[in-house]
Amino acid sequence: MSVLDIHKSESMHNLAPRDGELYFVENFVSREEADSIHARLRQDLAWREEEIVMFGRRVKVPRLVCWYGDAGAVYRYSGVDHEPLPWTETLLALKVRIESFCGRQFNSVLGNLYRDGLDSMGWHSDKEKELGPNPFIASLSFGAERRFKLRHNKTGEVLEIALTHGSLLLMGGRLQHGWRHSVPKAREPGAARINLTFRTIFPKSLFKTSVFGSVNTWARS
Ligand SMILES: O=C(O)CCC(=O)C(=O)O
Ligand SMILES: [Fe+2]
Repeated sequence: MSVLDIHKSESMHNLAPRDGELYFVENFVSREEADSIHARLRQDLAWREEEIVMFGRRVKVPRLVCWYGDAGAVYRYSGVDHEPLPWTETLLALKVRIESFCGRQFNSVLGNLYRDGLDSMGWHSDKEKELGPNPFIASLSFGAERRFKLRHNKTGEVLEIALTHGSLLLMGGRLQHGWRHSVPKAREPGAARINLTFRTIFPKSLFKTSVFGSVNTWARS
């Protein structure tokens, strides 16, 4: 049985050939609405630069980030607990809409703003303990189309999906265990892109690692 509820699973095709579930809904949000949501998210969200320590050096993460959610959906990063910012009206409306589509619930969202084609996300999987044993993640994209790549940990198979304006990608089951994913730099500088990954964070009392903990990334250059 699919990670999605039954009536959806009949019409949606799992794109992962093994180890997990991957669904893509191209026009989850219509183009016109996606234009206005993109502008609002860009303007309203508290986008910030983040630094990580890599090989003993502080480097800027090559994108801007923000973290929103229910109070208590805390992630631990650089030895500090980070409380999410409270839901904005736009984020909450998107959360509810995705929840009713998938029949799953989320308590937080990680925002990534790729300012241009030089911004990227390195190979990683989202399998931190706070996300539970088989994380279910809904990823909504706005703005410039970017390539999303997945690579199987054992077979090396590579999948590539064009994440278009207004599209929704769902990752579930064992996907985070079997595969890594990345958003490589674009071939052309291009325009900005916003990605929202809706997640469920389980109580911090049970877990100690970070939601960003395994995100292997490279510096902006
Ligand atoms: O920008 C994307 O599409 C991917 C984001 C992602 O993998 C993440 O936030 O963990
Ligand atoms: Fe990810």
